[in-house]
Amino acid sequence: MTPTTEMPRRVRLVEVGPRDGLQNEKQPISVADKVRLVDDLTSAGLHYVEVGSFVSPKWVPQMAGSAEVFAQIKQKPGVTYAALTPNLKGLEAAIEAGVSEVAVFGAASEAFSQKNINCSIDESLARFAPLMTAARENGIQVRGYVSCVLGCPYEGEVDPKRVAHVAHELFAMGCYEVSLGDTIGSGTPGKTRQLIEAVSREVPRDKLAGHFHDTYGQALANIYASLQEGVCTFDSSVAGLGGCPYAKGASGNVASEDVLYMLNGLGIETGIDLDMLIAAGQRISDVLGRPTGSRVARARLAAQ
Ligand SMILES: CC(C)(COP(=O)([O-])OP(=O)([O-])OC[C@H]1O[C@@H](n2cnc3c(N)ncnc32)[C@H](O)[C@@H]1OP(=O)([O-])[O-])[C@@H](O)C(=O)NCCC(=O)NCCSC(=O)C[C@@](C)(O)CC(=O)[O-]
Repeated sequence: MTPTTEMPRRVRLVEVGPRDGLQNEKQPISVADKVRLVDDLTSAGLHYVEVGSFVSPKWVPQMAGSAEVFAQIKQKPGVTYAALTPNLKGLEAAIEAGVSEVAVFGAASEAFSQKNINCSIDESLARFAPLMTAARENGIQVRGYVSCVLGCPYEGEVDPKRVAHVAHELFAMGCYEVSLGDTIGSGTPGKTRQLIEAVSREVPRDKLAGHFHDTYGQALANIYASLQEGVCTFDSSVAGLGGCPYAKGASGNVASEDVLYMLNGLGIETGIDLDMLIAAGQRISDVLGRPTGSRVARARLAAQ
């Protein structure tokens, strides 16, 4: 396989720590700690932060306080403060809370779709349609997620053509970008490249993002492979926080600090301050009472 494009000069990092990172935490995390995390991340130079979700509190109790978090963060100009919204009810609550944009989340696996949002893939797409219309009427951009792009916790292997189909549907209904979620972190660089080749037949590469969990330790390698394929937006989570409530054993997203360190090493610009990002990760790790999941942060802190 030969690289299709040159390495990008600039990469956009989508920080999902406050949402994907914290949604699975069993211990209560105060609104103040969530607000502090978001503000720390934007102070470090992140321009896109997924702050929370407007989903059923019965399904994901940790995200129940998302409106309060939005009310208390210091919204800076030029920063996108986003939230997940599975349906029209979620969109209405998100708009009320003052989001900059929202994300809908579908899956390439039927079983995961049922477990995560209680409906089939087709039903989920039908549910997103009125949300897309309402978002457009309110001038809100919508990002799309596809989960289980490189494997499903219930169905195993997932055909890249199925991913391409769902990504196409999301893009066609108006999502400005489609984030490809390796929910269980089982993907490898070769499969990642095959996936991007398949999906890019339906959605342009510059409208794709990579969302890699690090369960099998492949996330950075998969990001590097995606860069070789011309993808230049990646989701990551400070301190490697997270896991999906509907993917048992899935570890956190790739740590933002580790992605940034790699990008800095490649001479790729992001506009993010590594030391401040490490400090943000350390603070939330202290709140959670466990060591950071970022290897770069651990190395830097050990060297101090
Ligand atoms: C989609 C539903 C709501 C369907 O859940 P349902 O039970 O089928 O929905 P329903 O319409 O029958 O409503 C049931 C109850 O939920 C309420 N409800 C309905 N909608 C909302 C809403 N928006 N906000 C607040 N409440 C809501 C509704 O009002 C009702 O309340 P009740 O009458 O029982 O008191 C549910 O399955 C749900 O909330 N799922 C969320 C799951 C989730 O957040 N998962 C984690 C995020 S996805 C992820 O992490 C993967 C990703 C994106 O990171 C990428 C990757 O790594 O793969």
